[in-house]
Amino acid sequence: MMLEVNGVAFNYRSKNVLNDISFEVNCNELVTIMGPNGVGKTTLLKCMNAIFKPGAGSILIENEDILKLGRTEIAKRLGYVAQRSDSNRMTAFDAILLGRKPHVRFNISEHDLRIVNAAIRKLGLESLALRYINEMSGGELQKICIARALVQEPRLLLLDEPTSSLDLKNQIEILKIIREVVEEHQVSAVMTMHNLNMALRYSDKFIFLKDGLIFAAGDRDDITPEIIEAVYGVTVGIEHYQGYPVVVPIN
Ligand SMILES: Nc1ncnc2c1ncn2[C@@H]1O[C@H](COP(=O)(O)OP(=O)(O)OP(=O)(O)O)[C@@H](O)[C@H]1O
Repeated sequence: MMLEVNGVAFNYRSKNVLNDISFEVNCNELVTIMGPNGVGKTTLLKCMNAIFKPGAGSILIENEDILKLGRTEIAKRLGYVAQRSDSNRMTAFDAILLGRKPHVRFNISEHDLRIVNAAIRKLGLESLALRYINEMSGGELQKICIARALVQEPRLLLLDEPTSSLDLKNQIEILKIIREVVEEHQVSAVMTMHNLNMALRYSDKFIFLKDGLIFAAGDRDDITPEIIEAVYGVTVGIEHYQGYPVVVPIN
């Protein structure tokens, strides 16, 4: 088991956000957490990354309690792409190279540089590599952040709305890359996403949060209009296209 989330609860001071959240992620699985704005998706990812300490419950990564691991050990196992990231004045190349930090002992090696260059090629960032990240568009920066997480060579990727600033072509490209990494590198990924149809097309499993709880979870075949309606408060139908469910709003 790559990840086990057991009975996690979280409060911001007096504000209760998450309650009794439990789920598992297997190796080579891409899981998407969905639910309305403000339901607690980002908060849950931050608990999974040990940025926040849950008020109750535990999170195990490869059977080890994440809160017992040091920061470097966490960074070796877990790559996190935040929804918003501050961008200092550094080149894209340097920003991506920073992802190697947990692995670098004394000096940056040829091996580190090869991995960084491979990620730059994989994400098509060659023309941006020497530009400053504080002068980039939201979508360009999002790709840089994904490249930085990939060069960490984590076992588990956590991605908070990885396609939110991307145009359709880049959304498809990024989701294909995430799928490819998950399938070929013995990696698992958990992401949050608002675009239901993109999530249904590219993920293996889905978790729907509502009112601080898991309202529904399952694979593509488990998604029903009733779930979407209950979670988002809208009326929808589900059609199928080439084997994939497509959520269609109804007036
Ligand atoms: N630092 C904080 N202090 C207090 N409350 C917070 C803090 N961060 C988030 N919240 C609140 O906790 C709730 C969950 O926020 P979170 O960002 O996890 O939601 P989300 O599901 O990721 O939302 P979105 O889809 O809009 O990104 C929201 O009501 C939010 O206002």
